[in-house]
Parts: sequence; structure tokens; C-alpha cells
Amino acid sequence: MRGSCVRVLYQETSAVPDVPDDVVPPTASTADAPAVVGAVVVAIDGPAGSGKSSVARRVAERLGLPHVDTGALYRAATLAVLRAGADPTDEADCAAVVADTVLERHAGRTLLDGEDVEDEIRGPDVTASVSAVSAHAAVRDALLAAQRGAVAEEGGVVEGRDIGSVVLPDADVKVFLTASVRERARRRAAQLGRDDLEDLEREIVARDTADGGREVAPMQVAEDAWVLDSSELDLDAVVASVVERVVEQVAARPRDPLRARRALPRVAVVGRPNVGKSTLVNRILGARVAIVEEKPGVTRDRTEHPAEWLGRHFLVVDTGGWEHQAEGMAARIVDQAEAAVAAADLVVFVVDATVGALEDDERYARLLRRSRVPVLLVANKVDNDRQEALVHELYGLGLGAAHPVSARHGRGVGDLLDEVLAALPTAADQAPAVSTVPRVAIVGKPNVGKSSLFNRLLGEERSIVDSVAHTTRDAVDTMAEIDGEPWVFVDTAGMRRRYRHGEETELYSVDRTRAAIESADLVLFLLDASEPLGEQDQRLAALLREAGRGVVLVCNKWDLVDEDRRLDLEKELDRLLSFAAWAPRVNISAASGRGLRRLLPQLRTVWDNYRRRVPTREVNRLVEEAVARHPLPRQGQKNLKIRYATQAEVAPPRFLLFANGRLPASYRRYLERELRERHDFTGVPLTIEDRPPSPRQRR
Ligand SMILES: Nc1ncnc2c1ncn2[C@@H]1O[C@H](COP(=O)(O)OP(=O)(O)OP(=O)(O)O)[C@@H](O)[C@H]1O
Ligand SMILES: Nc1ccn([C@@H]2O[C@H](COP(=O)(O)O)[C@@H](O)[C@H]2O)c(=O)n1
Repeated sequence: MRGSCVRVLYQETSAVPDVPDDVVPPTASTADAPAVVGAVVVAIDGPAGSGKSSVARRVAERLGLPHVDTGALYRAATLAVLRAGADPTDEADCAAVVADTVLERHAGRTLLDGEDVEDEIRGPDVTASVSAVSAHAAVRDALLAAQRGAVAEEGGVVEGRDIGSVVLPDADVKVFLTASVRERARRRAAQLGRDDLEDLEREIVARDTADGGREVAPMQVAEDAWVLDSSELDLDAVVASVVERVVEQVAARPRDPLRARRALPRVAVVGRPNVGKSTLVNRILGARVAIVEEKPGVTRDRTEHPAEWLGRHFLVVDTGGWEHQAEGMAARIVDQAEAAVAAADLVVFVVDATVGALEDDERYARLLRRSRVPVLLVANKVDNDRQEALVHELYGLGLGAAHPVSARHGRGVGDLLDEVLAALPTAADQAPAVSTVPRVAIVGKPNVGKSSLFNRLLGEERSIVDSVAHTTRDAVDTMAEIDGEPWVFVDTAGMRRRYRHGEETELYSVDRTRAAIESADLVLFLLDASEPLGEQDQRLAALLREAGRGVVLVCNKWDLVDEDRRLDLEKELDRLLSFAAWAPRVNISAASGRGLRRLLPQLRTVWDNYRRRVPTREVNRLVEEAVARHPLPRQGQKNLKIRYATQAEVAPPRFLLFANGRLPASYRRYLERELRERHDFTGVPLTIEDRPPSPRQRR
């Protein structure tokens, strides 16, 4: 059997290697896929000939997103059915054909079992039968995960009939593109060079009726879709309004750090060679459809695949076999497996239950126990009840009870996936809500005066409203009202003192400070102005640089600073905080209270700036004017162009530039300076990202 699976690839592919039964190998690669930052998903549904493909392709091009033509998949599946001589109205026949077919899309072409069929699927025979084939639940099921997976990482502009309602109900923007039947027939006639308008109208109505009247996933206007009637609009006007809509939507999207930092949680499947990892991965990906994808910079020894279970999406990372003291190629595989563990949110450690725990399994278990990643131990090859007893022998690995599965037969895999979901972080776990009350972390090396500053800030008339202890560590956040305004001070327990070896020390650690900074909006970075700045200050500055929070620099012990020290300090500060020239500075003496009057107003200003939003129109005007003053450089043969600009996020502000190539960092810095000149972003880091076209669009 040629593999009991439909493989649907939306990536550039090389030759498809021979594969053993039920193993889907990684074959695709994206040369330099853009980072998963602010991936946008645009769904464009609509009736036949309404302009979906033309609009989706251009919108994708303009926004630097992949274009996903789902109709091409149904058309290719239909061609396979016709070629097999199967009956397009017979669900079982169609499903059987589709299950034994390899469908690929790359560079705008459609391949059926390796053959380019892009032109043939657009012909009248396929068009006449495609509605019948696509009405079958079994066919739709087979293609569903592939369509979702196609946008799981990079986002994309996806066109079809049920994208906004069924395939991607969480799409950022949903457009239902329509036009009168007469207009669509006219356009089609022009496109195909036909003049039988009435026949064309009849064909269009027949396809709309079938697609809108079927029981499964009919064509329909999704509840939150924007209906755009293009009967009296030309193509450019339609494209411009869709792009504008997307840009506005992205700008209005609430801050979502999970999405911004990493799209999906990762589950790494690891274990010795031949314990059944790949078979398990294929089971997890779903019996019949997998988008096989290689990540840039990742060799075939470690591949990532979008997967879904009970409506939740995650990435499954398939790794090569782990061996102790491996050399050469095997050593590289081990490196990749270890890297996969380090980057994972959850590790599925597979052991062959029929041979029990070998020395290498024990070594690997020790390594995993030391890692901070949660681990699910899986006993594979448990094909029947009798073999369940084998599981108990794996307790000795110290990773808890093993989950018995048979990856080959699917036994126990559903239960395992339930466990995977339970162990994975949810979006709610990872994405702190947008703050309405500012959260402030006071950070600085031990004994720099954090507690004194905190007490001074709160003063006598100010009331502590509440202190909330976290459950996982002894951090305490303090909510306080200062001059009638609520503030949260993060991890105030970290400022407390404790005794160790007879000495008073602070509860201080870099990890703890990092956690405090990450959970805050604003940071008061406290330095001892009276002493040379040292290594600990540098370490904290590095944390600040990474975290991208609002910052007020506080130079404490100012009463001890003489003229010589002041001159040295300026130089030291220039070096230490060269990346944060935007941070305001207040010199204080927390002990005497001198200078403190100025601190709270600064903090308020930074808080306002941190949430500042510049309207899209204004951002575009500013960029246009900046480009007019300093034209963009050429990139090879191409004139670089910024097509749109928008502020995609607040708190902290993030700007997106949709360009036709990579903008030099120096140019982004220039635009940052322009933004700061016209808008008050004192105290706030600005991120200026460009979104060049995806590799597929560059071809
Ligand atoms: N707003 C428009 N004004 C004029 N022509 C248009 C407009 N939109 C699309 N067209 C033209 O109409 C024709 C059909 O468009 P297109 O193939 O993109 O439709 P479609 O919705 O993808 O069709 P199908 O569902 O059959 O695949 C193309 O020649 C396209 O250039
Ligand atoms: N999401 C989708 C996309 C398409 N179909 C079916 O495929 C036919 C061809 O689509 P085109 O966009 O290429 O015209 C279409 O008529 C539908 O029957 C679908 O069902 N769902």
C-alpha cells in the first residue's frame, strides 16, 4: 500500500522519498519562514467567481502572508476521483481514493501524486464534479487538519467556502466576498474568453446551490464575517479595502504575548531509536492528513508538525533516536533531540515496553528528570491487555506511571492525548491579561535601597489595599492606592530580608528578578549612584533589555555623590544603558526622601506612554514623510517599499511595517527616532518590525 494517508503539503518540496507503511516522512522545507510574530489569519469565503482567488492572492502579497487556496485541494481530490473512475456522488468511493492520494501545493501549483495538475484542476470536468466530491463528510474530514495546519505558524490568507465558519472560526478577519450572478458570469466570460453568458450564469448558480445546500460545512456567511459586495468595485478597490480591514484589525487586537512570542505549545516526542516515535507522531497527527513541514534551520532529525486534539492546537516535535556516547551523525541527532527537549513545553518519552527499560532509557530518564520540562512516560508496543503488565516495569525510571499505547494500532493514543492536553499550558496560563492597573517591579542589586524606596513611595497616608501571595513561590504582590490611584508592586517579598548563615540577606536571585520584570508593566531600576556600577547591575540591565518593559531609572544615594563620582557615573550609565537612552532618570535619596517628589509623575508618564496608540493613518503619514526625507535603500535589483504601517500592539508599543523586502536595521532605527520625535514614548521601548513577503511570495 502506498501509505494510508493523504499528504497535503503547502510548502516547497523536494523529491518525496520512499517511506515505510504508515510513516509520513518530513519532506518539505521553508527556507527562511518569517518569525511567528503576530501571525494574522484572514478568511475569504464566497460563491463561485466572486473574486476570492484574485483578491486573496493580492492581499497575501501585500501583507507578506502565505496564500492558501483550499478550493485547489478539493479540485485536486476531485481529479483523483475522476481519474480513478470512481463515482463522485459515492462517499465511500471518494474517501477511498482520497485516502490513497498525495496532494501538494507549492509555489502556487497543485501536485497530485507528484504530477503538476494546476491547469487540469481548473478545467470543466473537474469544475462540474467538484461540488459533489466536496459535499462528502469523509472527504472534508480528510482535508480539514491540513487546511488548519497551513496557517498554524505563519498565518495566511485562506480562501474557500467554509473557512470563516468551520475551518478557521477564530480567524482574525473574515470576509464574505460576493457579487451579482450577472457580474460574476461577466468576469468569468472575460477570464475564459467565452461569450455564452447565460450558460456561465447557469453553471455558477448550480455550483452555488450545491455548495450552499450541502449538509456538511455548507458555504455560508460566518456570523462575524464582513460581507463585501464587489459587483460595482474593481479588483484594486476590493483588495485595498480588505487590506485596510486587516491592518485595522491587527492594530485593534488586544495584546497577546503568547501569540506574539510563540504561536503554539510544543510537545517533543523523544526516546531511543526504534521505540516507535515516528509511528506515534503520525498517530497524533491524525490518521490521514498531515502537513509535513520542516522548520528552517532544523534538520530532518527534528521536525515540527502542527497537530490538533479536541480543538486545541499544538506542535508535535519528532526527534531522531537518542543514544549515549553517539558519534558523527548519531551525535548530531542526539544534539537535536536535546535541543527539542529544551524548547518543549512537554516531553513525551517513549520506551519500548516489550524490551523494558534499557541502560540508555535510564540515562535519558535521568536527563529528563533534571530538565524543568514536564514529562509523560509512554510505554509503546502494548498491543493487548496481556501486555499491560509490562508497564509496571517502567516505574523504576522515576517518571511516574507509564501510559500504555500501541502507536501502530492506535490503542491508548486518545487517552495519551487527553493527558497531553491536560499537561500543556493553555493560552490563559501563559498570557497575562492586559493590565488596567499598572504593575511595577522595583529591581536593583541587593542593598541598593529597594525596600526603603517602596516604603517611601507608599508613605504614611497611602494605604496598602491588599497583598496577594502567589501559590508557586513566596512572591507577594502589593496593591496600593497612592493619591487615589491604584498601583500594584510586584514581588515585594523579594525585597524582604532574611537571615542566612547569621547574615542578613535579601531574597534575591536573577530568576526571581526576571519573573518580577516579566509580570510587570513598568520597572523602577534602582542603582547605587555612590558606587561604581558593577556586574550585578549589568545582569539586571540585560534582563531589562530582554523584557521590553517601561523603565524609570532611579539613581539612589544621591546625597553621597560628589562631583568626581557624578562624572564617572554619567559615563558608566551611558555604557550600561546605551539600549535605553529613552528611559527617564530620577536622582533620589530613599533614606532622606530627597528627589522622591519627581518619581511618581515620571512613573505616571511612562505608564501613559506604555499604552499610547498612534492611529494607523498617522503612522502611515509619518512613515511616508520619513521615507520622502530619507528614501529607502535599494535591495539588489529592487526598490524597497513600505506598503503599510500600523501600530499592532500597545503595552509595550509594537509597530508593524508591511514591506516588499527586509528593511535594514538602521532604517528601522531611523523610523523609531521619527516616531519618538512626534509622539511621547519617553520611558518605553519601541519595537519596529517589518513583515517582508513570505518566501513563497518572493518566488
Ligand atoms: N472586483 C472585481 N472586478 C473585476 N474583476 C474581478 C473582480 N474580482 C475578480 N475579478 C475577476 O473575476 C475573475 C474570477 O475571479 P476569481 O477566479 O478570483 O474568483 P473565485 O471566487 O476565486 O472563483 P472560484 O470560486 O470559481 O474559484 C478573474 O478573472 C478576476 O480577475
Ligand atoms: N473551503 C472550500 C473550498 C472549496 N470547496 C469546494 O471546491 C470547489 C472549488 O473551489 P474554487 O474556490 O476553486 O472554485 C467549490 O465549488 C466547492 O465545492 C469547498 O467545499 N470548501
